[in-house]
Amino acid sequence: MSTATLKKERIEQTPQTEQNIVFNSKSLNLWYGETHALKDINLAIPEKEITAIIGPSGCGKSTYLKTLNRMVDLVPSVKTSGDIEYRNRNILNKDFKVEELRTRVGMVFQKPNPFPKSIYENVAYGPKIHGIRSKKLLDEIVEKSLKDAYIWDEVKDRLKENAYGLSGGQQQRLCIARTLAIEPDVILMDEPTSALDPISTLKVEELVQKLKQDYSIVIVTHNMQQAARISDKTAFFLNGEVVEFNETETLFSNPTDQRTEDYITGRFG
Ligand SMILES: Nc1ncnc2c1ncn2[C@@H]1O[C@H](COP(=O)(O)OP(=O)(O)OP(=O)(O)O)[C@@H](O)[C@H]1O
Repeated sequence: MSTATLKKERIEQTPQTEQNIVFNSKSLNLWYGETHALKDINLAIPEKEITAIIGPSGCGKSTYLKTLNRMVDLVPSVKTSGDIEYRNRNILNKDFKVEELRTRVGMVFQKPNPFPKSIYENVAYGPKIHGIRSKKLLDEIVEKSLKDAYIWDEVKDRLKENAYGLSGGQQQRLCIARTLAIEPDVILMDEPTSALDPISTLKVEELVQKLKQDYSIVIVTHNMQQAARISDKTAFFLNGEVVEFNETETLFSNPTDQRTEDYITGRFG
């Protein structure tokens, strides 16, 4: 056997490098009082990809998202079991500092929720809380974040104006800029375009696709076309369970579970 053949064989036998996982949920269960909202969720969210969460109303999509940054802690009746590993550390462990998680995991909500402050202050707020005082550095962060969120050109001459004066679509991109300003590792998005018009929706979708070069993104959406257009992987939730999790293209073109097929073809939900 020639050296070239041996070398080729060795390359072919070399296992592909495993994809890095940011969040790994293992046997995750969540209850709101008596309501069992998440049931035995096993889901690995890959790094620097867009993972879409789809499913009918009340199936646990938002709950799952809010578990990833422990926002569900705010609901007194919540109980969980199982693990969620964030970069190999269990965030459900009581010793895990939630403040640390919040600096690594940003969130964008359904309704744009800028602070009642200037455009500049909305973006500078997070870095200031994290102790950045230098005006020059803050200026740089604000400019970079607004540029990365594709809104700089629209606001650069009105940074001192109140953010409430922006359109809904602009406010949502400002909220994304606010999230980017703290340089998160992961961005969670809960139906970020559902309150926006089609043009703003397209802008946010383009932005999300660009952001995956640098960030890992988990997006909850009711819009299946959106999931199909922008995500790499899709998880279909139903009644608190993950029915199917696969490459988006496969899930939409060749689902393995009848319930997924029924949902994506509009038979329910
Ligand atoms: N704060 C809460 N207290 C009690 N029950 C809750 C709470 N939040 C959600 N639930 C319940 O948990 C289940 C999952 O709700 P969740 O909001 O996660 O679903 P969803 O898939 O995001 O729905 P939608 O698409 O309508 O936003 C539902 O039965 C809901 O009623």
